[in-house]
Amino acid sequence: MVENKKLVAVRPDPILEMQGISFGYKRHDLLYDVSVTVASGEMIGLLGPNGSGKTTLLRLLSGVLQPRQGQILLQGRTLTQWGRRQAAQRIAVVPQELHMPFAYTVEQMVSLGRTPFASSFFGSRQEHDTTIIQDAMQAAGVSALSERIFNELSGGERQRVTVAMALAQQPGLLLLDEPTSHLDIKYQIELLELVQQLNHERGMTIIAAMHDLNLAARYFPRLLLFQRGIVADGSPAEILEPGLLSRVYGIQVQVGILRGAEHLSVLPRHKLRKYPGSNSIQRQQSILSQVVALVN
Ligand SMILES: Nc1ncnc2c1ncn2[C@@H]1O[C@H](COP(=O)(O)OP(=O)(O)OP(=O)(O)O)[C@@H](O)[C@H]1O
Repeated sequence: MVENKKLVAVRPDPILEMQGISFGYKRHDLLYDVSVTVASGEMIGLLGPNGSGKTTLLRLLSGVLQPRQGQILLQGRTLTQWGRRQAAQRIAVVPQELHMPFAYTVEQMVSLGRTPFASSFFGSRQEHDTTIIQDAMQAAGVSALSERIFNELSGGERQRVTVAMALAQQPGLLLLDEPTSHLDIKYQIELLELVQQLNHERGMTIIAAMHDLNLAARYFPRLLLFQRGIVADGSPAEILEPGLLSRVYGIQVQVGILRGAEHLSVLPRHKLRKYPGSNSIQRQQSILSQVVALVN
């Protein structure tokens, strides 16, 4: 007999478990008793004001920093239990800035992404590695720059090379620290579409610190909001709530869905009241007039 059971979406095993982690650089805790479980294949945006601890959390997740209390499990084992090399085969990090003291070309930089898989430190590159490196450069849109010196590139070009390096690592978990900060609007969209594609097609788990609330709403189904630890964890509709954003960022915002859009947009309200009539304000007002279906 077939039971008439309600279908329940199966949650895959967690890739990452933060269990009661606390951390501070000095005496005071910056993060206190943070517990978050990340299922394999999730795409999560970390939001919060400057200095709220987003980069610090990413550093804890990648093992650069150790929690003062609690533990972080990657597929059920701590990073120490995995060991550096095994952990690096599973986690890749795209930092805000990457300083390279040598005159490496872009291709040499991206090749560094294969280091955790080399049979020895000076291990020769296999054909298989070359294909992965070429694919990573193509996916990040930096193939045309392959012979250029990394340090001579623009901030946006360097950011995309850093993404290519991470892709060459073929990680299960990709951590990105403000990946769009140096990119123009076209490359912001291209990069986030690429990350979304890696998430959808390869099942890569993504955690990214984001400042742009509108891009976060558009690309990340789950958001964690920080202010001295995590204050909210939920969908964009739950997190991008005017009262909550005003409390955390200290600014009044209007949240709504622009005509024809499928995601929420967040617009600051503050200066509209202060300086009526200026051109930039008139522009903002005309944008606001397009906001329909206001949430609040
Ligand atoms: N190495 C360090 N030593 C001491 N304090 C630090 C160190 N790194 C960061 N901090 C402090 O910890 C706090 C959190 O910094 P963090 O970089 O994690 O914040 P964030 O949310 O990523 O900020 P932003 O949005 O500005 O990048 C800040 O007050 C910062 O000054």
